[in-house]
Amino acid sequence: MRALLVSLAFPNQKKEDLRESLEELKELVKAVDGKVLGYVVQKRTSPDGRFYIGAGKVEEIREILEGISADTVVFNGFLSPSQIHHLEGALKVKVLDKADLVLEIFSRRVRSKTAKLQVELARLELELPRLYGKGKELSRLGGGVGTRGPGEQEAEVRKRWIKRRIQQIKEELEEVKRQRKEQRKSRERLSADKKLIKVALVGYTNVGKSSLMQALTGKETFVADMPFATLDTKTSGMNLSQDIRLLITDTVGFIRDLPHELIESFKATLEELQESDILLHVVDISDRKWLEKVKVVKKVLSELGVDEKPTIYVFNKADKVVEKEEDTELLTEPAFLSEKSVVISVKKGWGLRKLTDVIRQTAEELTEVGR
Ligand SMILES: Nc1nc2c(ncn2[C@@H]2O[C@H](COP(=O)(O)OP(=O)(O)OP(=O)(O)O)[C@@H](O)[C@H]2O)c(=O)[nH]1
Ligand SMILES: [Mg+2]
Repeated sequence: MRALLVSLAFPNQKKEDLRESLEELKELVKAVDGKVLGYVVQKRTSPDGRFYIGAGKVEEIREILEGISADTVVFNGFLSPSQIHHLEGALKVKVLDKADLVLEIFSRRVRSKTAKLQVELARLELELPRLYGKGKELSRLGGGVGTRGPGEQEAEVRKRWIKRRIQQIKEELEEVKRQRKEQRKSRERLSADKKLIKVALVGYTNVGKSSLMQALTGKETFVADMPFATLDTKTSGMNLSQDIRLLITDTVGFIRDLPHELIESFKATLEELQESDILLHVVDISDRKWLEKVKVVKKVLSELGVDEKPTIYVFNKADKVVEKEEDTELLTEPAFLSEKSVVISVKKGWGLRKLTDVIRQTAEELTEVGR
């Protein structure tokens, strides 16, 4: 894929934010082995209904595309089915938006059957509305007035198939949900002598959630410097004290404007969040934009209805901002976070003891309240 990136710049948007979001988009393109050939930015107060960008800009992009022989245009946002339809018609190359990219990454990475089903579901739900209106042009060329041409028929068959498949997947996912519930129950029965506390790791993508999970439980997990390394939730146990056992769950990392279809389809994966007692919100403290990312994560958590859970903020990657463990004390936690927080470095092993102390304290508070 040789891609040209296209973004709108809104009047109230800071230059810095635009640059960051384009960088993020570039990372997503790279994650599907694409090459970014350049950027086009248009200042607008709101997206155009027909083309997302202005009609004049479409023409300009068409010329650029010819010059650089790009085969794909990636839009820094979420387009409506009809905008994609009009853009592909005008530009004569593949048009992708952020939802397409994220789903493509997801479908390349997922391993478990459940996650595969969820990704397939999200893709089909994205494709279905895009099929409306498709094939009409083809039909107009072939058939006469009132008859259905071959293109339209094809789209109709595909639509029907998708609807059936969506139904099928939903049923399979329901079954998975039921099985998971059973598994959770039997896990709880197994350790009846201990109080079980469920801890979920949440946070922006690439902040070090899986690394922390590995450090805490000693179990190998997939860690990588790329967006969405983790797509399947994993749970492992860890004894916190004589009578408290932790069940730690690693989750999918978030990005800004996660498409809603995706949140929907990943709800089964994120169900563990709903069931958890404590959230560890992992933050990359070396990232200049960490605060903004914290806000993005909080927004998704509130959409999932879990933002009221006891939360411990874990500021990771301290080794990238200070040289010695003692210096982490200089990193005073932001006052706005009334909740608990700990500065750590999984890489250097800093602060892990303190973190388990804070988790223990929080767990004890919970079990006392529950008593
Ligand atoms: N310097 C430094 N790097 C770290 C630290 N913790 C994790 N990393 C690196 O950060 C990258 C991302 O780590 P992961 O554990 O995969 O992050 P994640 O949050 O699980 O990411 P996703 O699953 O993609 O959401 C990897 O390259 C890690 O080696 C740390 O304390 N210091
Ligand atoms: Mg991970």
